[in-house]
Amino acid sequence: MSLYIGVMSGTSLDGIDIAIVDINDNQILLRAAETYPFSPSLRKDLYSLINTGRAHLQQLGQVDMALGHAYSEAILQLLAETNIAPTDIKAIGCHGQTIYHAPDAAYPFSMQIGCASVIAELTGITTIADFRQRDMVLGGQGAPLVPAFHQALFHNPDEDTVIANIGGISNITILPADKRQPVLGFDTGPGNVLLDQWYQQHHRAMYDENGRWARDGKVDTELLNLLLADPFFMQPLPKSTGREHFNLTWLTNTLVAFDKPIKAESIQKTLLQLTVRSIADAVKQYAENASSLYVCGGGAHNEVLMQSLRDELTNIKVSNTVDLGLAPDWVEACAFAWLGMQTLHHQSGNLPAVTGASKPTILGAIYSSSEAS
Ligand SMILES: Nc1ncnc2c1ncn2[C@@H]1O[C@H](COP(=O)(O)OP(=O)(O)OP(=O)(O)O)[C@@H](O)[C@H]1O
Ligand SMILES: CC(=O)N[C@H]1[C@@H]2OC[C@@H](O2)[C@@H](O)[C@@H]1O[C@H](C)C(=O)O
Repeated sequence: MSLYIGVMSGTSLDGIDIAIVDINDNQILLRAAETYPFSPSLRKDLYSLINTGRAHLQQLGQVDMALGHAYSEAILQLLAETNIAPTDIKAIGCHGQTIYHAPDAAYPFSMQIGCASVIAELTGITTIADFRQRDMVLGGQGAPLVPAFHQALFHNPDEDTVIANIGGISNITILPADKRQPVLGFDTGPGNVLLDQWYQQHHRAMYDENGRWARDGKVDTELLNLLLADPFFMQPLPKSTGREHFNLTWLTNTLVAFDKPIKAESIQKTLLQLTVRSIADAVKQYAENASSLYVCGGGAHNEVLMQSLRDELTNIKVSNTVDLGLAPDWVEACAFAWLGMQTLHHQSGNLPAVTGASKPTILGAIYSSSEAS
């Protein structure tokens, strides 16, 4: 038995995903998984950090620690509920919360918070965190990192396979059947982030369940083309993005430039189509031989979005990662359990062909659980 824990809180800011997995020879068995919502005050603090990109240093320090505590509580709760002892866990791979991702800065950096010292101390489990920076020091984007995990688990020698994660931001991984061909992976642009933000402007709920509101709207092709004219969509690989770029301000500026009357639900439908088109266009451009696309992340639950994706990609079978043996909600948390394991075993976790780094490297820092002698 090789039990690891993966912790993911992503760009949607919907909560903390925890997965307890048994990993053996690139086989992964999901033992337990749960999403723990952020407390309203922590959520508010994270939103404020992310949306403004500004903070007093004292506030940043406090939120970093508070999130470390929230992660620890969630981990300990899931362990208690499943009757698994912390001593049975080899390590925790914790992604942290991205509060700023700047691959194009003079000194590129990606900042994830959620203090790993707190997690290692409170759980007594060795914790690996800060996964992105080593890749960036080597000239990489530091993202996406899940493609190495997708390759280890989902490679199919009989067909080119595409995995699309539709979280807050969307990213795809292209796994050629021929293992001598490089794996490709990159962010395609917004996933649910704009859909959620626009929805929240008009409703009291966090997201448009099953795309019901979007279904009432109509895609406005002119607005869609304006949204698709953003240079990110044309940018060559490697590329990654985040809420620093695709956010409510970006949407508002585009709507001001559009300057035509349009129903709110039609904006929602057009944003949904933006997510669909940016993924479908990327698949057509970079994975012309692929026969299957498996979706993971919360977008897999949006029926309208999934149907639109099928309508755009008529030559490809579009389903979700349940068909590969892993439910869409847990793929990222499992990936960070796997990436933590890689680091613990002194194995690399980045794919230079994906991130653009000059070489593979061991990712992250290890916060050991061992008692001082
Ligand atoms: N039933 C549903 N109908 C429509 N949308 C849904 C549904 N369930 C989840 N979602 C969407 O999925 C989002 C959460 O997705 P997920 O947990 O994959 O994001 P994340 O991990 O935060 O993002 P990222 O992968 O960018 O880090 C929600 O904010 C919501 O927009
Ligand atoms: C900087 C950052 O947090 N990037 C996330 C984000 O969410 C989706 C997409 O953008 C992806 O590039 C990445 O997450 C996944 C887990 C990754 O690194 O593969």
